[in-house]
Amino acid sequence: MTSLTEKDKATVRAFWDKVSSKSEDIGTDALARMLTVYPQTKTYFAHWKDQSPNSPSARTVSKIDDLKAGLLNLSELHAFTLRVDPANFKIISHCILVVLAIMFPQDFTPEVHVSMDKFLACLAMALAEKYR
Ligand code: HEM
Repeated sequence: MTSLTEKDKATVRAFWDKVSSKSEDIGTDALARMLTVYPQTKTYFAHWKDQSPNSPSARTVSKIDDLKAGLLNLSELHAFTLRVDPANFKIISHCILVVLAIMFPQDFTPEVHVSMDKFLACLAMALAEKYR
């Protein structure tokens, strides 16, 4: 299981401080890429007229110290109400990394890449908590 070191958390927080003012753009672009590159994910959003929501991850970075507790309700929503296949969490995590690399080429160092990748993997695990 991936776990975040204190250094990872500090790296994610510092990076997020720099980029979070753009969280809506990040979320919108990541979602748009997911729907374009992995069109099977469109089925979950079929009821949307406007497919441009706020960034999901933007609302969750503040809960980095206790992902499972902070995200239990969201996990329940995705598992039971929306019935999102948890394989899709890897897909959206990848799309978020791609967007961050494009939008913030200077700040998205290999070190940031590693820590953000671990953070997103932990986020996906926390979101999948209610599936079992
Ligand atoms: C990083 C992973 C993800 C996070 C943090 C996340 C977070 C969220 C949040 C905060 C909401 C709004 C909940 C509310 O309105 O109370 C939401 C809704 C939703 N999520 Fe996710 N999500 C993630 C991944 C996914 C994936 C991979 C899918 C499907 C491919 C998905 C499908 C949905 C759908 C269908 C909704 C309901 C949208 C609506 O009807 O307004 N989510 N998610």
